[in-house]
Amino acid sequence: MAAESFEEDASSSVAAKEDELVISDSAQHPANLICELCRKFYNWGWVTGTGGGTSIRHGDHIFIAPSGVQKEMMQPRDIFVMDFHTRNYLRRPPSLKPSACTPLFLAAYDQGAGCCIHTHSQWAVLVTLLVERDLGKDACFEIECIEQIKGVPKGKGKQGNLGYYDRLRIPIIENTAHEEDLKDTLEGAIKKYPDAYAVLVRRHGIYIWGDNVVKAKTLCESLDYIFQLAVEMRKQKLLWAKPQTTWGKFQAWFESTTTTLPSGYHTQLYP
Ligand SMILES: CSC[C@@H](O)[C@@H](O)C(=O)COP(=O)(O)O
Ligand SMILES: [Zn+2]
Repeated sequence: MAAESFEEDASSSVAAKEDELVISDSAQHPANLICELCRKFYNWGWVTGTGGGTSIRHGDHIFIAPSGVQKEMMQPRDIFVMDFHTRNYLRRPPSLKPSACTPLFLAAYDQGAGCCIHTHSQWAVLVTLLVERDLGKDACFEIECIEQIKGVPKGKGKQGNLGYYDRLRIPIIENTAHEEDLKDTLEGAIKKYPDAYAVLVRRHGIYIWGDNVVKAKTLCESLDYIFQLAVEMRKQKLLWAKPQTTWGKFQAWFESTTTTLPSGYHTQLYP
């Protein structure tokens, strides 16, 4: 066999092997799922104009979408595959670059996530602006007593979801000119809020992760619902949560104890 044709054969068999990482009849294969999810996310306004994206970890393989492409038009062959341990690419589609969100996705996988979703949802962006205007740059988004909060997990290593009376807190970090430069502040926010499965990025969007695809997707839906509601609540001058002053904390504690007190006692003390 001529040397040239041997090299051609070898490189086409490498390409075929790499394709096996993303080509599958199963709708549940990560490469198929990323494309399917991004089509839904586009329809929900989460990955408009090439922004946003989704990544899935399956065993030792991390599946990542390409950069700067219409996320709703992606095909499984466009997907990059990285080894979780070495962080080397096992598959790089020619003439495409991996998503600029990759370092942020990896930060979520270092937390034990199985899926990470990045959206440019307008509700998420608006919430970051309202928090900055009304509570300052260092504040996080806080809300309580909304049924959909029950769709949010309590935190890493904790069983179950938040309850109706629990306060949901989502940290907010400042945007940077380049997506990859968000990594350090995102990791800082995760350290400061170890229960958070999501970090808002001011004037940009949100990163959300979960143990698996279903958990990440349903959390993304719950949070987007809550953000939209929060924006509408603010228009109606409704509070997201009770003020956390010492007095506010005392009142909250007192209210939680009034059921055991004689009727009228509460109103006599605090008319
Ligand atoms: C509209 S461009 C948005 C990008 O700069 C970025 O914020 C983003 O979310 C997507 O990055 P990408 O590299 O295309 O996966
Ligand atoms: Zn983005």
